[in-house]
Amino acid sequence: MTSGDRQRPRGGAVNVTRLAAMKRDGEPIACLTAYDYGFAAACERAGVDLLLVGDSLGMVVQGHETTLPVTVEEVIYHTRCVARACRRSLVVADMPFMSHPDAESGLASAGRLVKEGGAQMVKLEGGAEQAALVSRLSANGIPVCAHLGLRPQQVHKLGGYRVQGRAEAEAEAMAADARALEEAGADLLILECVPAALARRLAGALAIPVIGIGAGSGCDGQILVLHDVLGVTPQPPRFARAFGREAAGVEPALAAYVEAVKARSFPGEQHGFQA
Ligand SMILES: Nc1nc(=O)c2c([nH]1)NC[C@@H]1CN(c3ccc(C(=O)N[C@@H](CCC(=O)O)C(=O)O)cc3)CN21
Ligand SMILES: CC(C)C(=O)C(=O)O
Ligand SMILES: [Mg+2]
Repeated sequence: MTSGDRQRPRGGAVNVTRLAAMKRDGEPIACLTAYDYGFAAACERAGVDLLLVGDSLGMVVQGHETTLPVTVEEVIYHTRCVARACRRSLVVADMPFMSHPDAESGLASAGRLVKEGGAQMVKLEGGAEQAALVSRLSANGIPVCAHLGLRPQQVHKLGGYRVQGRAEAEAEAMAADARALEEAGADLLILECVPAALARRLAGALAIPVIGIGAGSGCDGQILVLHDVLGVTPQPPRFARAFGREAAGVEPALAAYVEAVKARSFPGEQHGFQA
């Protein structure tokens, strides 16, 4: 039930203040997903700033075709495993599909991810319609990472995993959603699979850091799925780079990813989408 000393803030650790300072100072924020203790520890040693216990675990760990079957209980379990490895990296837990059909149930689910999992922030997919939940979480001391663009929990509504925000009206709606989420108290925003120019514009317009995945080089940081970086995903998304196929081992691969993000040499043109 408890996650022990994981709840205590530590000097030098990444937190929301540090993330805001990194945006202000122009230091790219290097993020990865993690699902277990061993790989989280390797990511931590490689200098990854933020570890997301993504509901992508349904696909890369459990072998499902979508993220939809993942439960709060499962995210708690993986978050506890990851949190035990983290001293410096910020631990973020994904709110799974149907864990927040309304603000009250969302607050309860997020509270469990923090209290039982040891998460320091929760992430949730969605736009302005989630603003009420975001402000409830904020008011209760739970930092929030919002998630716009491709939202894998909408896969059945979208009819597949594809680029979002190419049409002018879609781009404007995304910008309005981003503003609403920031105003509601979101501390961070992930943009997934959006044209590079739109992501660059949003990162410039928002006060909070914007982390991209398939969103070009104009974001304040980058995130990828760990398995894609290690090169163990048979058919990874085009925006991923398999550092593990270029490096001699797991630790050099993770270090190369962090170095490439910090040097802004990843993502390249070939890892992004144009309008
Ligand atoms: N291994 C893995 N990596 C991910 O990044 C990831 C997951 N799983 N599971 C959850 C979601 C699903 N994601 C995906 C999956 C596939 C594409 C994909 O195939 N995209 C096409 C572009 C399609 C288009 O042009 O509109 C591509 O070529 O990459 C994108 C995001 C991102 N997330
Ligand atoms: C790809 C990231 C952003 C995610 O939501 C996940 O891993 O579940
Ligand atoms: Mg997710």
